[in-house]
Amino acid sequence: MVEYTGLELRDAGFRYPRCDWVFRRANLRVDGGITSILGPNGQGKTTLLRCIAGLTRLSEGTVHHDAAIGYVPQASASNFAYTVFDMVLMGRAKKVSAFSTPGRTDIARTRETLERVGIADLASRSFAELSGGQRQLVLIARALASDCNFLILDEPVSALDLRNQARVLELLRNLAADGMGILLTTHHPDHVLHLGGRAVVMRSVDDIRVGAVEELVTDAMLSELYGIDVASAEVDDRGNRRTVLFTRYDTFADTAPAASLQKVV
Ligand SMILES: Nc1ncnc2c1ncn2[C@@H]1O[C@H](COP(=O)(O)OP(=O)(O)OP(=O)(O)O)[C@@H](O)[C@H]1O
Repeated sequence: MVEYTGLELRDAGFRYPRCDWVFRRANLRVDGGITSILGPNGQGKTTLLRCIAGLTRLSEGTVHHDAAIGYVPQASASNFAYTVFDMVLMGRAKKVSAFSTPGRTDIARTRETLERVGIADLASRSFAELSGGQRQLVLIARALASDCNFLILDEPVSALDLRNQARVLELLRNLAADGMGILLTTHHPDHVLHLGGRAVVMRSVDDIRVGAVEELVTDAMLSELYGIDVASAEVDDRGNRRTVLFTRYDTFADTAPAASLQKVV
């Protein structure tokens, strides 16, 4: 995999025309490994991600990177009549010159990527006829087929069932272990704890914090960020220590972090 030195945002800000700032004075550096972005609905995670990926232009400040980015949007309904195989093959577009057809390497890489993501059995299905979760997996495969060295994913597990969530989290961990940079947004703090690495926490327009997951993603921070009690507990998971999160769904803002939640495991 080709080396890259990282992604860097300096004094970055973005606002949609005639709207308030989504974020301002954002300074962050992502060197490699896994970085997860947390923040409430509408805080600007997708906008920040798109600015970093170069799909949306910052209103102020700069973004620098020397990585080959593969961007995975949130899966949405689609009328594309392409097969899954062709959708993933499209990830090779940058590798195929304008007047030639995909070669053997492109076909082989597409097959290999479908296998790696675990969707080889969907290859001949129409993308438009897939479920949201299946489409999400195809979009991940399409980005991987581009031979990127940095994956940027917008809520990659939001449409997936528990097993497929685990499959994607494992895939991301394996890719990171192979040297791929991973930056994702998520509404699952427990996944962030599982993935480890670094976290970006979008608290307000000009309060974006960056740090190691174990230092930044605490019960108090999560309770404050989402305005609902969140408490973690260490459990013994077949001989390994694992952190699990509890949310008290009937408790909203203005409460202290849930010190009163009892560990029952
Ligand atoms: N095209 C647009 N024009 C104007 N405002 C927009 C546009 N797209 C998004 N916004 C606003 O920008 C803010 C950030 O949106 P964004 O989608 O980045 O948030 P998010 O954190 O990804 O949200 P979610 O978790 O709900 O997906 C929101 O207030 C949203 O209403």
